Amino acid sequence: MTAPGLVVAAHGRHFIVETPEGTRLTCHPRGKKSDCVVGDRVRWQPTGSGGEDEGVIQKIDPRRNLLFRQDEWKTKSFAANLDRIIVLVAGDPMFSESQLTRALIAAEDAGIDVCVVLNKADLPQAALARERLAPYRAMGVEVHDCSIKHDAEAARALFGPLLAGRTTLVLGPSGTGKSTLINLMVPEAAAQVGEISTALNSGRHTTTTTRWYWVDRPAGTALIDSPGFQEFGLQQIDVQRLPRLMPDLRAHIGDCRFYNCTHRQEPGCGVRAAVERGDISPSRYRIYGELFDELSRSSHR
Ligand SMILES: Nc1nc2c(ncn2[C@@H]2O[C@H](COP(=O)(O)OP(=O)(O)OP(=O)(O)O)[C@@H](O)[C@H]2O)c(=O)[nH]1
Ligand SMILES: [Zn+2]
Repeated sequence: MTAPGLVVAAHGRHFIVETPEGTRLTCHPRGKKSDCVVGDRVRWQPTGSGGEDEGVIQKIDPRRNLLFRQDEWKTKSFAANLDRIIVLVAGDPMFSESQLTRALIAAEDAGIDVCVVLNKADLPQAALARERLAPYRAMGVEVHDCSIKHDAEAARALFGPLLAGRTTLVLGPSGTGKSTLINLMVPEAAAQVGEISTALNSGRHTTTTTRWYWVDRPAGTALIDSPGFQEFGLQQIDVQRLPRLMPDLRAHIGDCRFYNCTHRQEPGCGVRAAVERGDISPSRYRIYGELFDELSRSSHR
């Protein structure tokens, strides 16, 4: 007999599974493979010897979606069964447009709703960050502003409805305010972290583990915090599909003379014409070129 559960933390081959009653236990995957991720709905069984608080994951329920990144050597999953991704950025440290673009492409490819929140709006550097986000707003990405630390009330008013009733993954570079956000929105955040760290025996709280936090368990509101934003490989994406995963480029690919235009040097390219007119930002086109090279290199290996 197996019981249902939700994976709320993953650390190597150790997982924490939460039962529908809210009890948490450490589980290990059956066999050698450990392909469970946070957000997975699983079927588990108590281990014979380990007592009540240990189990074996027998089966993973089919996933609605999976956000992952892939470099040349390995695939790393962020989380599964997401309703939304929030990319949290700031002007200090200034976010990288390349990382932001990679996150948006991965979300688009996985079919997951995504929005961008600019934190630390109180800092003078926010002005430049806002300017760098203008092309993203223009292409239809939802972009919000906040100051989680200095205007907690407004931040609560923003994140409350954004998160309500959903499973949201928060991604963002280090130092942007992810922990500050969790402390704002998650009741007893420290306790939830401590409980998980003890169970996983991982000691430190930061950056090594993906964690699920209940913002409001009865309402089904949850936040997932995940490391790994820095090295966002997109090797899973076929280079031909790349322009279609970038909404500002996608809007112009119908204007290209050649159906298989790469939008790099072909004559009669609608994308390049849009760049020249200023309808596509130069930085987005530059990032497209960099990703194009990166993904073409790998497919010729
Ligand atoms: N000025 C300003 N500082 C903020 C704001 N929100 C968070 N900070 C500060 O930014 C720093 C980093 O915040 P964290 O919440 O630790 O950032 P993080 O994204 O969790 O960083 P990692 O743990 O390294 O991934 C802290 O010193 C916060 O106090 C804000 O709205 N404005
Ligand atoms: Zn073209």
